This record gives sequence, structure tokens and C-alpha cells, in this order.
Amino acid sequence: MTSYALIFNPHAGHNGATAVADRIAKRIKAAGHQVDKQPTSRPGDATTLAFTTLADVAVAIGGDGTINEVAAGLVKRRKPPKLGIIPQGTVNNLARVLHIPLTADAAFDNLLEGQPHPLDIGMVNDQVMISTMTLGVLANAAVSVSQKEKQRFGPFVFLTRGLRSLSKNQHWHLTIDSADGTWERNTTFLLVTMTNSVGGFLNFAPQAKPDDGYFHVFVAPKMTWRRTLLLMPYFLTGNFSKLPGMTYFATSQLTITSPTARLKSRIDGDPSDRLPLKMRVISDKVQVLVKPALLP
Ligand SMILES: Nc1ncnc2c1ncn2[C@@H]1O[C@H](COP(=O)(O)OP(=O)(O)OP(=O)(O)O)[C@@H](O)[C@H]1O
Repeated sequence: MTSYALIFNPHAGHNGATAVADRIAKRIKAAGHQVDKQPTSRPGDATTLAFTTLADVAVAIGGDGTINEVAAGLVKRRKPPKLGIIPQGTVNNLARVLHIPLTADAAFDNLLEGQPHPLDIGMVNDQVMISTMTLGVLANAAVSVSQKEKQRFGPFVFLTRGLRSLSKNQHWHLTIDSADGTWERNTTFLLVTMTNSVGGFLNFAPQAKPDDGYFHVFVAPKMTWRRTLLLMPYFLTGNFSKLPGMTYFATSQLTITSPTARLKSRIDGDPSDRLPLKMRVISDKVQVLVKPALLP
């Protein structure tokens, strides 16, 4: 018998997580297992629930924000429970990466039949990152997208807002130190991804795997409006790293500093610390349940 804690954000996505948690709890009981439903009441709750649960599996029912919070609770534990995912968010980036079905009942089948699979967790200072960190115009663009717009337009709202921000021709001076070298760049944006997908666009970094132990780092050149237009085909065809002037490298540790005080960063869509940012990958803590046949 396995015990499951269903940690759900009632306000994720289109507000369906409560009904889904009820349905999944019934199916877990019917399969002869134990279940405990644990709704969140506010941001941060999912981290506490994941940190304290005694269940064998902590199931995040919600979007990437909920998974991020659950992962933040798990990564702090010596022997964490397994991570389960029932996607109920708006974008569901990580679920797409792991090929977890987006419908609740199919995702539940994945959970019951899934095997533990290592999942890289990024640490940015003390914050957890499961998908993406951005600095510069992309972070500024993400700040301007409201939850309502995300629900209404999906991932494309990030694309259009990102392009609008790029057209302002802003840039910042960054220093990036990693084991493989030091880069000093004037950049319009920096993007670090743990996986092949950013904001639901699966082609972003085709070489990135969710368990490869690396951050995939893209440092854009100074972008003009004409250069911004050039970006589109590279972005949509998965050749982002080949964009002229783009610096790309993979590393398990890096430090980002900048003399620019007002530079904003976002981790998985949420505001993050001011620079400097010290980043490292934790590969040996969190195990996500995925059917082997579904893995990328
Ligand atoms: N009870 C709550 N009330 C309000 N906000 C909450 C509550 N529980 C969690 N949150 C916050 O809601 C944010 C968004 O949730 P989540 O990411 O699960 O959904 P989403 O934004 O619709 O999905 P996605 O990230 O996949 O687009 C989370 O970062 C979390 O901090």
C-alpha cells in the first residue's frame, strides 16, 4: 500500500484542482492506497506541506508554480517522498517536458504506473528553479503578464510580450562565472533553462534533458528591433542557440553578477533575488514518478 499526499492549489489554471483532487482521491482509495487531501491557502503553503508530509508520494496538483513549491519542500529533506504531478495549471511546462498527460485521469494512470526518475532541481541563491530563470527584457516581459492574460492567451502571451519588450533595445552588462570560463557581456537578456522547454514552447533547447545535471545558459547579444525579428524562426525551430551573436553553454554551477542595480530576474515566473545570483544543480534528491514509456 502506498500513501499519497495530494497538495493542490485551488486557484491554479482554470480553478479545477479541487474537483480533480476529489476525483483522484477516490481513485487512489479504490486502488487500495492511502490518501490525504491538502489544499493550499496561500503562496508558499505547498512548500511547507511537501516538507512535512509523511506520505510516500507528494502529488502536486496545479501548475509549474505549485510544482516549484512542492519541489522546494522536497529538496530540503534528507530522504524526500517521491514527486507526483497532476497538471492543472495554465502552461504546465514541466508536465509537457516529462510527457505527463495533461488530462487528470491519464495523469493519474501515469502516477500509479510510474517509476521514480531523477529530476534536476536548480538552486538560485536559496530559491528553487524547476524550469527557467530569466534576466533582462524577458524577465520584464514576464512581470507584465497577469494570471488572467496567461489563462486567456496561454504561452503565446509570453512570446508577444517578450517581442514587445525586445523592441525597446535595452541591454545590461553581466559577468557570468562558471567552471568552464568567465563571460562578460552586454546583453538584452539572459535565459537559463533546466529543460528543453520554456513557457510551454518545447523546442527551446532540444539538447536539454530534465535529468542531465546541467543548466542550459543562453546569453543574448544586444538586440535591435531588426535582430528581434530574426529571432522568431530560430526560436520556433529550436535553433535558439544558433542565433547570431548568442552565447550558449551548459554548466552545473554558475555565478551571475552585474553592476546594474535595477536588473530584474524571474525564476519560474516569480520575482527572484537581486544579483549576485549563485546557481547550482541538485541532481540526487527529487525523483518524479513517470511511466518509462513516456520519458523524453
Ligand atoms: N490558495 C492560494 N491562493 C492564491 N495563490 C496561491 C494559492 N496556492 C498557491 N498559490 C500561488 O499560485 C501561483 C500559481 O499557481 P500555479 O503555478 O500552480 O498555477 P498556474 O500559474 O495557473 O500554472 P502554470 O504555472 O503552469 O502556468 C503559485 O506560484 C502559488 O504560489
